[in-house]
Amino acid sequence: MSVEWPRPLVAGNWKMNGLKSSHEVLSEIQNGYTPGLKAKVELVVCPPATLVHSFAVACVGSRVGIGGQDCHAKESGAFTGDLSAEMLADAGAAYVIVGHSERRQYHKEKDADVCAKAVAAHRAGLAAIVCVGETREEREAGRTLAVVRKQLRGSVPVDSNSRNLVVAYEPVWAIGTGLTPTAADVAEVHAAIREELKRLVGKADHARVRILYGGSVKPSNASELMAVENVNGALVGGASLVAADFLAIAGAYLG
Ligand SMILES: O=C(CO)COP(=O)(O)O
Repeated sequence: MSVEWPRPLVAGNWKMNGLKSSHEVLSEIQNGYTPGLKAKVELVVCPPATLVHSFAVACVGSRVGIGGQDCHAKESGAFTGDLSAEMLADAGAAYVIVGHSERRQYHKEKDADVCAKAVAAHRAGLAAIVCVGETREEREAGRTLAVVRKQLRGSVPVDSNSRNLVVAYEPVWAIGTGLTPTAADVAEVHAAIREELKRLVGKADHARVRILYGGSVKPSNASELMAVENVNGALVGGASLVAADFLAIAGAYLG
C-alpha cells in the first residue's frame, strides 16, 4: 500500500514583527496562494499574538492557515502576560510553534516545558510545531544528532500523530545568520529525526509526520533544501515577512 503524504508545509514565523499595516503583506500572500500552489503545499503564517485573530478572520476562504508562536501549558489562570493554547484556538489559530530556540534561550524553556506546551496545543485541538536544533558549539563538538534526539524525546508528547505534530529542525547557528547546513548535513539530521519519530509516534504514522527545515531559508536556497530526503517543508523567519519571498520559497514545490 502506498503511503499518501499530507502536503508539505511552509510556515512563516514572523517573530516580534507585524502591525495592523501588515495586513497588506498577508493579502499579498493570499493573492499569491494560487490553486496550483494550494494543491502542492500548505501555507501557514504565525504572526505576533496581537494579529492572530484578525489574520485568521482575513484568511477564511483563502486557506492560508494561522499559527501562534508560543502558548502556556495551562488553560487559564493567574499567568500575567501569557496566552493559552485554547485562546489561540479561540482566536482562529490551527497551529502553534513550541520550543523555538529563541524561547529556549531567552525564556529558559527546557524540553519538559516544551512538551507541556505541546500537550496543551493538542488539548486545544491545535497542531504543535515542535522546534529542535543544535548550537554552533554542539555541532562543532560532534553532538548534533545526540542533542536533537534528546530534545525530541523530551519535547514530543506521547499522544502525537501526523495531524497534531510537526517537527522543525532549526540549527541555532543558522537562524538569521545567512548560514545553512549542507544538504548532506540536513539529510543526516532529518533521517535521525524520522528514526526517532518511529519510536515516539509509532510505526503506523511516523512516516507522515512533517519535518520542516528552518534557518536562513530564502528563495535562492529553497529548492535545494526542500529537495532533501525527509524535508517536508520549511519554517521561515525573515524571508516570510516579504510576501514575494515567502511565496517563492513555497514555489519550490511547483518544481
Ligand atoms: O527562526 C526561524 C524560523 O522559526 C528562522 O529564521 P530565519 O529564516 O530568519 O533564519
